[in-house]
Amino acid sequence: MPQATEPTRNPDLELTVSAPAHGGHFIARHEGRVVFVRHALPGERVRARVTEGTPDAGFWRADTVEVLEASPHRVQHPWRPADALLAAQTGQPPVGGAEFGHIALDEQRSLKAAIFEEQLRRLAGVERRVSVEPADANDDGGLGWRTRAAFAVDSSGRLAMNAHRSDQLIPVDVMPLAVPAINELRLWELDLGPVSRVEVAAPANGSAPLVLLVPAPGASPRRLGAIAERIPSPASVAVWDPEQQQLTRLRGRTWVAESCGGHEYRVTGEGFWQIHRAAPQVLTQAVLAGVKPQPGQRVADLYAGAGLFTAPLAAAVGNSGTVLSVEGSPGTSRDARKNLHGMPQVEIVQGKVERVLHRHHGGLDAVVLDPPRAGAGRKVVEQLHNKGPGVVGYVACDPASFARDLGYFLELGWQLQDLRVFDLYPNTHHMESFALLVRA
Ligand SMILES: C[S@@+](CC[C@H](N)C(=O)[O-])C[C@H]1O[C@@H](n2cnc3c(N)ncnc32)[C@H](O)[C@@H]1O
Repeated sequence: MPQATEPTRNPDLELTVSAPAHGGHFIARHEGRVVFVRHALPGERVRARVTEGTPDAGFWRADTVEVLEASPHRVQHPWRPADALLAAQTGQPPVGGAEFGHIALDEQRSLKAAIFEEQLRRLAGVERRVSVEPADANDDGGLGWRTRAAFAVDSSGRLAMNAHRSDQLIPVDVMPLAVPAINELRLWELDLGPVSRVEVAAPANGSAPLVLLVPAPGASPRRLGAIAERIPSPASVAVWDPEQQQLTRLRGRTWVAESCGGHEYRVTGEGFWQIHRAAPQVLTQAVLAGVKPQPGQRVADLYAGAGLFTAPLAAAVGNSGTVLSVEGSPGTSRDARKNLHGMPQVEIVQGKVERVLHRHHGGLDAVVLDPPRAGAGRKVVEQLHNKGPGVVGYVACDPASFARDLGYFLELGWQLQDLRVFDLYPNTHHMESFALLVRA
């Protein structure tokens, strides 16, 4: 998308905002053209600054800088650097990552439900009412839930985050969406000069956090070591070089110890683990209650990560059953192998799901899949169909790719038996879902 040219002539527009759109925007029109406005609410009249919009573009993007007529659902944003209205006063864009913070939590869930319903209608041809469930009863205003946080470092060595769809870095300190263990590290007090990115994982079970320092070009081991010394114990500290895929321990361990439902998991480096502190439990319970794995069954856990669902599936099918657990990332798959080594009914396979299913001979009784944001795609859906399972439990973090894949299942004669949507990313536009599909 080319950078805005129009804003220099006409920086601000007065817009009447209508429906929510997938991706954290709201729809408005200006002289017939669609404008995707952030930090607004349906029914509001706002002044918005165009952030992307060439004169010949089909649509523009804009950030709200002033509310002229407010929605009753508008609230004070809980995080200053992400508050678009405050940021506009300083001439800065807001940081990304809390783009629904100006919306009352109940209304965030209503909007997410409407967005999910629209994706189902448009991409799967399914008319269905959706309600979005809170992650847990103690939602604490949608704060303090992120057990993972990634930060940039600005040119002065300060902890920072990116503005939405931008290289612009904005210094940050306390991140209210993160669990207290992340903020207690007070990373914003450090001179992070030799570092380009910092990634933090702080398990919900209270075990030691892990801080990953991604070095800036030319960073010396001595300066990286000096940063590690200033990070409070008992956090582990490691250097992660994504180019070389190399993880070097500076202090403590190179992994965190997660737990869920009586199972223990190690997750190394930047390996995948569900972000919301309650997500592992919420999703595992949804998967088990929906798929109902039985002793002796042949089950697959696809896009399995470190084995969050594999372990309880294996416990349910027992020694007379089998679980094929497929994960693409070599590091995370090594974790899965360690995490599940005591369960002989589990076969851990590292590789892309589409290739592993192509090679795999034999049928399946039930499948759980939890693909990344892009979804599974038509080929994987067809491969699964041909394996003969009676049920598929589909965990999804993107309603659009899920709805597209659901359409493929429906074309093959499957039925959507149950659908649950969870608010596992409060104060952002993201959501997580679990769908139970049954063969007709
Ligand atoms: C959303 S995560 C789910 C992990 C796990 N189910 C959990 O809840 O912890 C998706 C996982 O799929 C892996 N992945 C992405 N594309 C893949 C592919 N084509 N084949 C296999 N694994 C893939 C990623 O490395 C990531 O671990």
